[in-house]
Amino acid sequence: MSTPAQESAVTRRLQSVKHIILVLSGKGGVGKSSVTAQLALSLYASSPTARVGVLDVDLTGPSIPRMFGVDDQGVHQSTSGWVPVYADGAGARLACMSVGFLLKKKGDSVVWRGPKKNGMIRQFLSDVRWGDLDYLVIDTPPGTSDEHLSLMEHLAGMHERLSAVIVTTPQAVALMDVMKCLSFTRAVNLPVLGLVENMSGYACPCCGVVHNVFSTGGGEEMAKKEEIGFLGSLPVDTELVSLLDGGPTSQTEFALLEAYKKTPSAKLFENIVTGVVEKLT
Ligand SMILES: Nc1ncnc2c1ncn2[C@@H]1O[C@H](COP(=O)(O)OP(=O)(O)OP(=O)(O)O)[C@@H](O)[C@H]1O
Ligand code: SF4
Repeated sequence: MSTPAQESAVTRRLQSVKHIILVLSGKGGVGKSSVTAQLALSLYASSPTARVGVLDVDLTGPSIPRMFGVDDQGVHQSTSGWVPVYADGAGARLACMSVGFLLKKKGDSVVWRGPKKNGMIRQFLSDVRWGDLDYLVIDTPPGTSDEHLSLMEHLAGMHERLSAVIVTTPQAVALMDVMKCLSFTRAVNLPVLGLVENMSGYACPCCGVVHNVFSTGGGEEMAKKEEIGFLGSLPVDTELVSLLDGGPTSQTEFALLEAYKKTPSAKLFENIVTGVVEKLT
C-alpha cells in the first residue's frame, strides 16, 4: 500500500501528462514490447511537437532500451529526480525509462518479490522527470500480475487519462489469453482503445506484400464479439525485427525513426495510431 504522500508525489509528477496508455498482452512473446516501441515512434512522428514517454514496467524482462538502441546508456539522478534517456538525443521529445538502465551489466536479471516491484514502479512514476508529455506509453509484463495491480493502484486518481491497448497474435491460445486481459481491464475499469493483431501474415522482404501463412482475422472477430475496437494487424516483418533487435544506435538524427519509417510495419502502424489518437480525442 502507498502512503498519501507517495500517491501525491505520483500525481504531482504526472500532472502534465495528457494520456497514459498501458500496452497489455495475455501471453508472452506476442510482440507487446515491439508494439509499445512502434506506438511510441508513430505517436512521436505524428506531429513535430509531440512529446512521448515510454515506461518499461516489464521488470524481469526489460527490452525497451534495446529496442530503442539506447541500452548502452544510463539514467542519472538530478536534484529534481531521475533524468530519463532520450531516444531522440538532443530532440528530447522521446523519453525512456526502464529498469534495464539501472542494471550494472546488460543481461543481469531482476529477481524481486511483489513489494520491491511495487516500490520500483512507484519510483518510476514519481521520481522520473517526465516533464510535459502528450503520451506516456507503458510496456507491461505479459498476463496480469503484481506490476499491473501496482500501476492501477498508483494511477488510480488519473482514470480519465488512462487507457489500454491489447496485443495478441492470431493463434487461438493467444486469443484465449486476451480474454483474461479483458476481464482484468473490466475489473479495474480501464478503458480499452482496441486490439492489435501482431504477427498476422508475413511481409515479403523483397516487395513488402503481406502473405497469410496461418489463419488471420481472429483478433478482429474477437474485438467485434467483445465490443472493443480493432486497431489493425501487423505482419511478421523481418526488417522490423532486425531494427528493433539491434538497429541503429545513432541518436543525433534519430536514425531509428528514419529506418523504422522504411519498414512495411510503419505504413500499417500509421492507421493504428490514427485509430488510437481518434479514440483519445
Ligand atoms: N511483427 C513482428 N515481426 C517480426 N518480429 C517481431 C514482430 N513483433 C515482435 N517481433 C519479435 O518477436 C520477439 C518478441 O517480441 P516482443 O519482445 O515485442 O514480445 P513481448 O510480447 O513483449 O515479449 P515478452 O513476453 O518478453 O514481454 C522480438 O524479437 C521481436 O523483435
Ligand atoms: S511477394 Fe513478390 S517479391 Fe515477394 S517473394 Fe513473392 S513474388 Fe517475390
